[in-house]
Amino acid sequence: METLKPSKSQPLLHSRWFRLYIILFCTIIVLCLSLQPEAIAKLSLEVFGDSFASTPKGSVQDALCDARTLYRENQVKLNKKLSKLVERTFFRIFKVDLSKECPFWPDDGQCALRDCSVCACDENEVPVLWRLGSSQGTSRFESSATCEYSGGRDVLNDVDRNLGDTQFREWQEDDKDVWIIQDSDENMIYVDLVANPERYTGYQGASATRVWKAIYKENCFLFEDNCTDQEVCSLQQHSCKEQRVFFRLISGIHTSINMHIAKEYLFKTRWGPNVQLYEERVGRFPERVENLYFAFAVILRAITKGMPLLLPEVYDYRTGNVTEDELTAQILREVFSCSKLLTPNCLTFDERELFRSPEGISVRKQFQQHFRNISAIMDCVGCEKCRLWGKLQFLGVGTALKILFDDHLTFLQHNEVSSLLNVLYKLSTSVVTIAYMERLLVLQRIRYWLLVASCMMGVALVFMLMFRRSFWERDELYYKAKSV
Ligand SMILES: Cc1cc2nc3c(=O)[nH]c(=O)nc-3n(C[C@H](O)[C@H](O)[C@H](O)COP(=O)(O)OP(=O)(O)OC[C@H]3O[C@@H](n4cnc5c(N)ncnc54)[C@H](O)[C@@H]3O)c2cc1C
Repeated sequence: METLKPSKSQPLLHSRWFRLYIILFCTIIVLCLSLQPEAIAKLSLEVFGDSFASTPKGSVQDALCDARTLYRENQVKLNKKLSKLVERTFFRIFKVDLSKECPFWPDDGQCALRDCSVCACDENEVPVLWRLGSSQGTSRFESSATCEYSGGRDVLNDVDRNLGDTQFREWQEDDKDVWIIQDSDENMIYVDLVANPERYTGYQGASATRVWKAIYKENCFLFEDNCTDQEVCSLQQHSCKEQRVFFRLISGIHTSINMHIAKEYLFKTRWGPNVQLYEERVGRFPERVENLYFAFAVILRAITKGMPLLLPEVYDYRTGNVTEDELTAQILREVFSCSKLLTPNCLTFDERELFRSPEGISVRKQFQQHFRNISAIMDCVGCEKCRLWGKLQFLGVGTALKILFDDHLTFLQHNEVSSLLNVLYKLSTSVVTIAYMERLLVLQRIRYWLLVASCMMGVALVFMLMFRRSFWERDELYYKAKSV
């Protein structure tokens, strides 16, 4: 019979290293189970908002400001104020025609989710002043539709009917400077933007690709001698500032749309951030992030320039509810004064640098024509909700261009003002969301490596236990030897 020699070494279970190993193993498992990347990322954004790992380095090309300043001012001040503003009735209820036929090809859009459809407002949800003011009440109301969002409905219904009439001038197609093709009143519906958030809808595939392709194709400019005498369509080859600006604006909006999809993605039954989608569509492309910052800088500049027209003392923001209207005016004042980005001496983009060359007039016309085409392409988006947000955002950018390049501008329509501030909020949110996603990415990687480490330690522990017999026997002999 085999006899084991009494051991003088310390038993395994009592060894300091083994105990440390077990403690470490348990800690890692607890960390893995309790780590909530989403909550921690949100918290870290609040606490360490000034971390710039995800902002482009240095200045934003073609803009006049650096990404750090844009990020900081936006994250700390602007975004929160804007989030309050877009919940006000004036900015929340948007009038749009979602039934127009695509003028370029037969509508082939197929959207996978119920979430593609838009919930139109009930008639009593629309401020009475707007109903009275809209071309003899020709706008359609879809009384059968029920909006999920109920917060604030009382405010909508609580209408002061004594404020008189309101006037929203119609956009004339034959206006000299038309940057965007507006919907006509006939089939327009009122939509509650808060009840129809921009998020993942499942719209993708051939239809979506075709629309984006068509949009980018509008990026082709015909230059005479200054740049090149050929049509320039290549996305990489933007020798002229005007063309770069055009491309960057579209790309910035495209990035923002993708950021909203990534931020609110549907995983089977749960909505949440999709970090992988963010990485694949935005995170791996620093130039797309920079274009987002660029579009943000342009819209900021347009609002600063158009401020004399947009101030609540000047523009008619009335909806018919005095309390609501006062609140809107107050939040607007806060938005306009909360950040140096919206002060006249902060030039985030200089529009005077565009269209200065001898062929400036021709390039300006092309710029305008291309943008009008893009607004028409929006009617080819085969998912109602994507169409709604596409229309709104390109109308916002079109309004910004109108403000920047029309020095005799005296009036803006309700939808133009609403889309301008809404697109600013969209871009501002996307800038914050990038920082959030970057943190989430780091935390998810940490969790992944913790998981790998715990698996490896678990395997090692199993090996140890497989040889437990010799361990136990060794320990037993140790105690025996000690007692003797
Ligand atoms: C106006 C519009 C609004 C939409 N709104 C929504 C929505 O609210 N919810 C939703 O789920 N889907 C929406 N979609 C669909 C969504 O944009 C994508 O098309 C879809 O998710 C498929 O994505 P994809 O990976 O094929 O690439 P896409 O985003 O379709 O991009 C097509 C190609 O463009 C290039 N590209 C991508 N991003 C950029 C960029 N920032 N700059 C330059 N080039 C770029 C890439 O080469 C890519 O292959 C919308 C589409 C359009 C046209």
